[in-house]
Amino acid sequence: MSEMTNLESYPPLFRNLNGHSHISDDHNQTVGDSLDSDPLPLIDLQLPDSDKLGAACKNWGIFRLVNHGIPPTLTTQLQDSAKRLFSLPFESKQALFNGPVSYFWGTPALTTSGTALRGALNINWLEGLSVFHSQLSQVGFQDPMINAFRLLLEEYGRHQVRIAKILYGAMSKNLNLDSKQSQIFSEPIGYHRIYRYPVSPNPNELSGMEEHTDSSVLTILHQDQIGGLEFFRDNKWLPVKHVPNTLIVNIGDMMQAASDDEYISVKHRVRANKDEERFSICYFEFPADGAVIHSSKYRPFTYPEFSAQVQEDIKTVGYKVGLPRFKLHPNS
Ligand SMILES: O=C(O)CCC(=O)C(=O)O
Ligand SMILES: [Fe+2]
Repeated sequence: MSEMTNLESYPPLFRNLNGHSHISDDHNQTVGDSLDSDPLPLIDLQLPDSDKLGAACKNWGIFRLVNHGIPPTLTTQLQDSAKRLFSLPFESKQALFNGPVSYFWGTPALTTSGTALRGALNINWLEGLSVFHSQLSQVGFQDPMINAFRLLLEEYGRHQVRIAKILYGAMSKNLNLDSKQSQIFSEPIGYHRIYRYPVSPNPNELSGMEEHTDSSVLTILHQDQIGGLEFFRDNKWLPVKHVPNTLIVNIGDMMQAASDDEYISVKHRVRANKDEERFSICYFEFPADGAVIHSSKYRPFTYPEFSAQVQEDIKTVGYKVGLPRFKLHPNS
């Protein structure tokens, strides 16, 4: 473990690094950890080819994006700025981030007010800062360190909006979406989550973040050199490598439904690291509140309805059931 670990900044539950696991071992080993080649399909944002993009979304549900146009210095500055905020004492983070930018730990599932939802089965080995993209321009922070973070995230977010628009154009061409189905792309709601995955005590620890699909239309993420993101394909967990200056895009549940299950909302998870903290910067696009998701496979629903069902299931069943709750023919 790094001697630099600043335990005071960790949530109390994460401070005991003496090697006991609170989560039962997962027997699903990751394959290909030693593979040099990166198996993910590559999509070039400067030459978006809708057929190639469509094939990646149908067969994989996840791809690597190159030539995305985000200056590497912006990403580095944003990550450094987030690192400084995460290294503040735990109690300060709780006190400072209770407005539009909120601090959470232990679970990525949030209530509608932005606080961490308790009641999920597992504790995930993570801390996060989250904020809606549209709110970034409306808040000013007294603290220069937080304000610098806000400005960097706002600029980074403008790039994410640009990237998502280009991808949507290519996807709707590939899927031949009609105007009803395309509603999910109009005025999407952007949401940022920046994570720190603290050093974990258990070398076999899998649950930095437990396996899940995203509820978004799509998700764009940057992971640092620690790696750890994994996705499920052909009954195997495969690692997503860190490749500098590239982004990872995955399809979310809303897109899977709108595409009549042609695109895959890919299952993924994050492996915690026993030696070093891991950072990731994630951007999610959700349909506008009033947008109805039309699909031949699911009954019409809105994102708020979906999200309310997910929250209910996490509280009562202990996990997200997701799209199957909305299926027209449950066994199909
Ligand atoms: O941290 C990551 O790389 C992935 C996070 C993630 O899957 C999520 O927030 O839904
Ligand atoms: Fe995710």
